[in-house]
Amino acid sequence: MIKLSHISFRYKKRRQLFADLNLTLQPGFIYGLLGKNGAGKSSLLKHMVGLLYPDSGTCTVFGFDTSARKPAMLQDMYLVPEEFNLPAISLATFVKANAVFYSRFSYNQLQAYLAEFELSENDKLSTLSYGQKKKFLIAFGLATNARVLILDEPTNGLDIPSKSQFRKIMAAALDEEKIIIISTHQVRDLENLIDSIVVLEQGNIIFNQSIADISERLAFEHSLAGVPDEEVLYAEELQGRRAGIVKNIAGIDSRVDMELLFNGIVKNAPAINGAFANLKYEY
Ligand SMILES: Nc1ncnc2c1ncn2[C@@H]1O[C@H](COP(=O)(O)OP(=O)(O)OP(=O)(O)O)[C@@H](O)[C@H]1O
Repeated sequence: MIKLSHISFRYKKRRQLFADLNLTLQPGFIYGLLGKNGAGKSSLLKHMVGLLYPDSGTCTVFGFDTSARKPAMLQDMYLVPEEFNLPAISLATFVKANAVFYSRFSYNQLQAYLAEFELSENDKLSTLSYGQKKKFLIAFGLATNARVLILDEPTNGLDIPSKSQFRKIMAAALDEEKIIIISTHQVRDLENLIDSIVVLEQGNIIFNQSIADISERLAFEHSLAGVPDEEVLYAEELQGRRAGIVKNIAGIDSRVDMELLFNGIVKNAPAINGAFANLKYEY
């Protein structure tokens, strides 16, 4: 379990980013962390891996205080950052130098992921494209078998076939011990992959619900023609039509439209959250 309790944090000479932030993430789930530019997603992820320390409050991962960065904790987490610098060495040399830090590292799995992403261990990291480097880090991260896998903008730079491979690989990699967190702007890339959505806005968690509850509570309509205004929680113009989010009164699970949902939350979180009013959640 990842538990952030009463986290407050500010970068030097900047205004407060997090103020009394609370969040609990459970094993067995893939979480989508969404938010506009500068909302605080990367900073939150860095707290989870001990690369930033809270000014007050605590962040624990499977009981370890992340700011202590104990080896026993670090071997059980892997972060694929949004930006990275990789040395001018072959994939094989990188693996040899880094796999030793992860007690459950699997070379067989790595080979399979590299084959899936059409990468060769003999390639030099410096000669790979940004997207290929990203795929290598995702493959390496998965092969660590760390219980906490955090991916910051993983689909950035991936072509369309690689994005669907990514979704397939991530879904297959999840087990009941793992917590996978994917932060992205490309909300459509998370469709049919994530179990839960957390939305950050100016350092505050403004939405935190499971996909199962969302599809039970909300319906995503591509035309709101004939829908009474009082039933509409959020509306926008889409290709000349009024599309939007309504309360799911019919009770039939609806397909979650991630883009509409994200837009609705950012524009009017209280209205969207109102549909979950009698559900109890621990943030
Ligand atoms: N090293 C830093 N020093 C000072 N301020 C920072 C630093 N890193 C981030 N910030 C500020 O903290 C806020 C949150 O940034 P963060 O990178 O966490 O957001 P984000 O949601 O990941 O953004 P993006 O989607 O654009 O990557 C922003 O206002 C940013 O300017």
